[in-house]
Amino acid sequence: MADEPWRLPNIVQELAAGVQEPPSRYLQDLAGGDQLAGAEIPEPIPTIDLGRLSGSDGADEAAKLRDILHEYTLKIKTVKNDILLALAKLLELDEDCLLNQFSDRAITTARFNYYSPCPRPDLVLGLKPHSDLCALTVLLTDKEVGGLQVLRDGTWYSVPAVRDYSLLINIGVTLEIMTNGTFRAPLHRVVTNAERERMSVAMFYAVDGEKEIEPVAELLGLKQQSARYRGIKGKDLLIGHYEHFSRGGRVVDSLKI
Ligand SMILES: O=C(O)CCC(=O)C(=O)O
Ligand SMILES: [Fe+2]
Repeated sequence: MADEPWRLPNIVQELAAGVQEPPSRYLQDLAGGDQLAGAEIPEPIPTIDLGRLSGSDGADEAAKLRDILHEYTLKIKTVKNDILLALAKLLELDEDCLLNQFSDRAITTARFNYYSPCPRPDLVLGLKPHSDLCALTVLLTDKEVGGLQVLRDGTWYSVPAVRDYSLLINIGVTLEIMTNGTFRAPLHRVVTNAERERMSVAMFYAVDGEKEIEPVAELLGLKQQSARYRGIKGKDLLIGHYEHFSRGGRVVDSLKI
């Protein structure tokens, strides 16, 4: 596994090994920042800024990571676009109706998830139940270790690990609202594994924070449906998401009419 190019560079693992508190020189200054979740989290969570590895041996690794991530982002964007086109077609809407909801200020976020082995998977979750906030998530799953589970009709179903890297597409809350509930954002969680570490890379495709997220007018007109969700700005949905997440709920339920 160690020769896989997308694994975390050793420098980061060394930084983390045996450290109770990350050294302050690697931490992002959150004061005055727009970390919306901050108020809802009992203790601030340190955010490590990989850019601050510059000047150390990690500079090369940080540059490599940036280049790989850039290339990956360009490729995955075409997957995201194709899926949005296909979903619009399924809804019998103009093909670019969903794609057009993303302006050039739309926000794409990459999240690298690392789940270390846990001696008590019966007590500890890797990620607690949530629905993704964005419109679409493209998840590069670990090819050997499963852990992702999806809730359906009260039962958690495990998503098996698939040999070779595979992409898993998840509908997010934003798309649930835009499609007036035709596509639902599933609740999912990650369970831990006693022996094996696990990694995943999630690309979250969200809209511009200033955009009003609401059921698309074309859909309401065509199907003569009434809106099942209140409209909400992207940035307010983000605040609501973390408020509900910390209490174990789903923001989308609070928007249902
Ligand atoms: O690691 C996974 O399989 C899922 C990650 C996830 O749900 C998330 O990052 O929102
Ligand atoms: Fe998720």
